[in-house]
Amino acid sequence: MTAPLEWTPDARELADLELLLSGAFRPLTGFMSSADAHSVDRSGVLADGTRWPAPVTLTLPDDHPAAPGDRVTLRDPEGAALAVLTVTGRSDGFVSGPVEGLDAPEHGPFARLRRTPAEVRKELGDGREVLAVTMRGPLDDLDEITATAEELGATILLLPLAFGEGGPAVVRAALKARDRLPQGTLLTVVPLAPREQAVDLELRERVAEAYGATEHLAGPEPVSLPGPPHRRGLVVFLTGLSGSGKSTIARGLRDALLERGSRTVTYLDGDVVRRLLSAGLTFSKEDRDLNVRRIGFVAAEAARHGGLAICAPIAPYAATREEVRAMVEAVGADFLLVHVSTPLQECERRDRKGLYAKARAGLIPAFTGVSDPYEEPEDADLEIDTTGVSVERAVRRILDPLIQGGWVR
Ligand SMILES: Nc1ncnc2c1ncn2[C@@H]1O[C@H](COP(=O)(O)OS(=O)(=O)O)[C@@H](OP(=O)(O)O)[C@H]1O
Ligand SMILES: Nc1ncnc2c1ncn2[C@@H]1O[C@H](COP(=O)(O)OP(=O)(O)O)[C@@H](O)[C@H]1O
Repeated sequence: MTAPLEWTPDARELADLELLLSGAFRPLTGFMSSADAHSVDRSGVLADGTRWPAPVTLTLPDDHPAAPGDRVTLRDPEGAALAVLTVTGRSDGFVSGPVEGLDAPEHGPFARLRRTPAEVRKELGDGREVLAVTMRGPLDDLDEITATAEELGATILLLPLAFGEGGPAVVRAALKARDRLPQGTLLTVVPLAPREQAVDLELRERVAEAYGATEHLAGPEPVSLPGPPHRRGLVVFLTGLSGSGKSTIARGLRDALLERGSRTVTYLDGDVVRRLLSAGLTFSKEDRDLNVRRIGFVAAEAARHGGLAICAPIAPYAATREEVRAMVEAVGADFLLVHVSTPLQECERRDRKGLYAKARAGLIPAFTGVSDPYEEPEDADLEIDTTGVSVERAVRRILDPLIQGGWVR
């Protein structure tokens, strides 16, 4: 018997899945084919001519075995089975097909405030004028909303579009607004991930209609207040060959930061990571990628709460480093990629642990720089070649811009 097929979509895809299942994306009942997605992108209509503003797609890696006719269980990151996708097609990295919801218990902040369009429409009753207000941030003019609703003789329906880190704050703003709007104002949380502006607006309108809106008002765009750099999370990620100086610089930076005392510091030492977090992993491409992702995950968790994390793995693959950057930026933190670019020749001359000699002798297979690849970063924020440079100077090359940029006081 073959293993049951399953997949964990990313946060945006899961948000779309919830809207597909609730009927908020009607007439859509599943993830789009690449033909539909391209057609929507090009001309705002599905391949069959139905108007629809935005692609709603699910990406599946090429090595996932799902094929047309298969049923794939879609799970959330904690493993709860949310839905089953019946595959109708795969192309351009997308998997398409209708989705059926499973009875997964709802959780997450303000889950109790999520209702389906059908439930909301039932509560609103037939033939009523409904002014839906979609919001991604606080509403700045409640009087105007009240006046518009009075003019239309409409019930107000607040639709906080809660997605990602800022989601709960939008719901709190909507609850506050409801207290100051006319009695009978309804509120339901909609997990609609933002799109590019014009598309976002049209999609908001379509979703509002599904909830029974006869008129739609888009709340103001949220003013993004990321907070001052010294309170923002930061990940300093050093990458480079073995012996290039990553750990030495990372430790020097950690010590300098602790001496200044203005920030909490998490140092993910490479050896400690390999001994604990990544114990048992090898140096195959898959295991290196997993190791680097794990490091990125922990660093992003520290940064999510405003911490400063320093990590220093070889991290030889560009795509995996990019994934880590995205993970960190997704929690609202900054990411500084430092390429410790000390050339192989100098690393090999140092050969502190005698590993290069062993690698050359064929005793260590797949050794980075000798018999395994290192993809030079093209997106490094800083580059440091430590050849003939003191450790203090190398540390200052990172510390100075951190101070100048306001990350460190
Ligand atoms: N095959 C092979 N290739 C490269 N490095 C090897 C290998 N085998 C063992 N080592 C030792 O492991 C250290 C690198 O581990 P990392 O976790 O940083 O590597 S990776 O990011 O997962 O590629 C690296 O330590 P550093 O010298 O601190 O970089 C090596 O000492
Ligand atoms: N400017 C410098 N910065 C960092 N390391 C340096 C520098 N100059 C010489 N070194 C030496 O290079 C070696 C780097 O080793 P290490 O920090 O363990 O590298 P990696 O963590 O990249 O494998 C150490 O022996 C260190 O003393």
